[in-house]
Amino acid sequence: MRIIDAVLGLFKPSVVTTETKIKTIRLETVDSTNSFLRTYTPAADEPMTVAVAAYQTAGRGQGANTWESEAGKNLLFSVLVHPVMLPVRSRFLLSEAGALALKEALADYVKDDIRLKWPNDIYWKDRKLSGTLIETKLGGGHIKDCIFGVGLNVNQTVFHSDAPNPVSLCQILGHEVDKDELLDKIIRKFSDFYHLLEMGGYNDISAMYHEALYRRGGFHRFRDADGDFDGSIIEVEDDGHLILRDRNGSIRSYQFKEVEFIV
Ligand SMILES: Nc1ncnc2c1ncn2[C@@H]1O[C@H](COP(=O)(O)OP(=O)(O)OP(=O)(O)O)[C@@H](O)[C@H]1O
Ligand SMILES: O=C(O)CCCC[C@@H]1SC[C@@H]2NC(=O)N[C@@H]21
Repeated sequence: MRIIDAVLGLFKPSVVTTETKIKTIRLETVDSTNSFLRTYTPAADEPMTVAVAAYQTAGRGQGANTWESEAGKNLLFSVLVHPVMLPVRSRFLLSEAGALALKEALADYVKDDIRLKWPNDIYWKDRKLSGTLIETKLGGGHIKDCIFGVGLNVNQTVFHSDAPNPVSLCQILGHEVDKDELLDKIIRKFSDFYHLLEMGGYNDISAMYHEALYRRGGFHRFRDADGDFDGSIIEVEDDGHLILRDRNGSIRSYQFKEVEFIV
């Protein structure tokens, strides 16, 4: 039994909604699936919208990064949800839930070595299998919209950008993978974890995320604005801060992009 099934089973069956109405929009070519959903207006009874593209002309990564993906080879998709129930200060839980959904779906393909690299990359060993770009829109003190955009390397076997350590499922497994089947599994897991979030399972999600963290336990090399240092991960706070302890015992707290893992 998967962890998410066990955790959902702890909640009363009456509050576990099994089916979410999910609209899927399939696009051949688009600038970016995240940008597409930013201007999309969902129907009133559409809690979750998925936009998936075969090719992006301007796929966006974290910050100024771009995302490399050969046409038709990989999964490029974004999920739009409206998590008004989640306190704004805890919004990183969405990121954790999405990363866990990816990890659980990938477990059907790769048995070991899939970890979640803070904040939300998926790593296989020391290589990057997937990157996520999350964009949220606040309104009236709530998270009105959250776009969870995923680039997952599936069947690409040669990478041409300056990406330092890409890897695809095909490279790991030695054979191609059916992208539609994989997307279906991911969206189902995403929906499960989203329900857990709706039910207030914050501690469970946080615990599962910490358990799955890349470089969890022990000292590892990091780099911040002051240089390289050895650090040990203490925790990731619900607002997304990464808390490290250095060899002197000092606690260091970082927002996205303020610290880098030396891989
Ligand atoms: N298909 C791909 N697979 C893996 N990495 C890719 C791919 N396409 C682009 N990259 C790029 O690889 C680079 C490294 O990714 P990473 O997220 O580690 O960024 P970073 O800004 O160097 O550091 P950080 O770890 O702090 O986020 C980024 O520029 C990322 O956009
Ligand atoms: O830099 C990263 O690691 C994040 C990469 C996110 C790429 C995905 S591809 C689908 C979605 N649309 C985009 O433009 N970006 C995300």
